[in-house]
Amino acid sequence: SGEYFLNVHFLLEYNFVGKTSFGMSIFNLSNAILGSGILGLAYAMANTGIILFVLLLTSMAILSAYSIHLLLKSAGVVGIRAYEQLGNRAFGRPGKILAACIITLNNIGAMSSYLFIVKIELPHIIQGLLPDNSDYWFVDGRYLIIIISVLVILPLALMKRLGYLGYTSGFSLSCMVFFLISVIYKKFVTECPGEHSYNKTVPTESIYNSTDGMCEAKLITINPQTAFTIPIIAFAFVCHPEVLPIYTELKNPSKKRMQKVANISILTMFVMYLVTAIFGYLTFYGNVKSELLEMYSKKDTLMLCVRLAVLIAVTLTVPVVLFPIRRAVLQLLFPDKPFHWVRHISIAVCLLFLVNLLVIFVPNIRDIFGFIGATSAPSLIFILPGIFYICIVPEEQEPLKSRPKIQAIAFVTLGFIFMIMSITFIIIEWVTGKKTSGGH
Ligand SMILES: NC(=O)CC[C@H](N)C(=O)O
Repeated sequence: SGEYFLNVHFLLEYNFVGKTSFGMSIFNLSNAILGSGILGLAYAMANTGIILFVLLLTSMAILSAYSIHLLLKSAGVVGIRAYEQLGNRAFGRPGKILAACIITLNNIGAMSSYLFIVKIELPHIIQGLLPDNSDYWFVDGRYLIIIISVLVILPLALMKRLGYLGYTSGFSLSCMVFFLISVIYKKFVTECPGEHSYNKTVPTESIYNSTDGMCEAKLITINPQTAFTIPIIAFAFVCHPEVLPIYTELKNPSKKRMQKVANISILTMFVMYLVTAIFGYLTFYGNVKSELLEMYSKKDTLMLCVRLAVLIAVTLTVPVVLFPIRRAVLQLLFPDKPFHWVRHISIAVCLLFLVNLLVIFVPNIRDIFGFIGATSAPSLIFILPGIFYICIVPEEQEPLKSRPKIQAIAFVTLGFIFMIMSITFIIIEWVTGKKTSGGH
């Protein structure tokens, strides 16, 4: 009867006519791509050098567009409108559960990275507004995220539908443009922080970071932190669970039209990412931290506004990212049960509690980017779309030995290589990095 229910559901949904224009869909998808990932890109560039970074960013953008092609083609065969349903179509219930779990993991990671920005930046904002530099309890980020979670995020997460979603996406996109312009401007008025501390003894973070050369642009460089580059870039391009819903909403939908939406969005974000990374890197060079905003002066009014803008955008995005997790959890634990407020509320409370706990104990946003970028991002971008494509497009249409399928197999393999490589390197970096920094 579950299957029958699903079919009726599908038939009803087939009458659904998308109403979103081409331009608006580009806007929505760009918003799905753009997030906290942009703050880590300058750090990634500092640890690869300009040339290697540009190569990696370009490759990831192209592969990300190809992945959307695979998703659209699989969805086109049967008219599917959600990532999890593709899993269901390919492998039945286990496939659906797998997809739901990976999306849950990914979105918990995204939520953590957003709250992490609040933890780091809100104290700076408050301190910027205070006349003195004293350490009040309310400039402690750990307390602040709990307060923000309870007072702002939880009420929004309790709404039945996120009606304000359309407004915030416009707002967060404009915040990021403001951020981008400020990063470019700051490059020309900021001196590299290492420039005057040459003679002081600066405690170096690792044996590879010598103070000299900290203020020059490197074209290619490799160090232990290079391990985080591919995960950070992959994290920044994740938008794949959003692609099919946006496709369903598109006016006059066709695969070609949606691919165009995807290509334009990815290209735009690619340019934004590249400009942020280059100008952020050329401001602070080797000193840049994994959260770019942290580098800027704490007493500067322009940067105070940028911080505030990014902070509001990020805070309003947390409930948006929470909704798909709750949907996945509800589908896994309580399938076929009707809406109930107790479930709706308790899942949100538990998720927020978990994410707060995570963010309080994680020392560095790099570790969130790294972990999510090494596990769920390659799964969502490479492995699942490739496998779904191979399973869903029938053998009669495209035999396993045809070119598109072989390409898809290669794509999945690449995803596994990225995943295993990133996980290994990151574990090595975590273990040895702890050792060299005295294990705190
Ligand atoms: N893992 C994600 O969902 C990442 C979302 C988005 N690409 C970002 O940069 O924040």
